[in-house]
Amino acid sequence: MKYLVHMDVKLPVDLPASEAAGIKAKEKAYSQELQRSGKWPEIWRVVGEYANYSIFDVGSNDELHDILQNLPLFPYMEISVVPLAKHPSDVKD
Ligand SMILES: O=C(O)CC1=CCC(=O)O1
Repeated sequence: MKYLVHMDVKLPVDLPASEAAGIKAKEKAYSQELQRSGKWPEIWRVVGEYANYSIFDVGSNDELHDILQNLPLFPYMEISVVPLAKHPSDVKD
């Protein structure tokens, strides 16, 4: 099952820089592990924003929810999820 996910990061202005750097480093490692596993095949920066659009390819709504809830930046993000279905005009198998 594929999902288009929008993540908008809103770090508190008073979060100490060292704490923010630690959270971002954990986020990167967690994200890259999932990318390598194939569950997070695409991540794109939104130009001019601290936000991304990502494609997830996972087995269920619950699995996606678990992945998103475990993002180190989860407490500081607004997330929206669009479930995707195959388009009838898609030429790929
Ligand atoms: O920087 C972002 O868009 C938030 C984020 C998600 C995965 C990652 O590595 O950073």
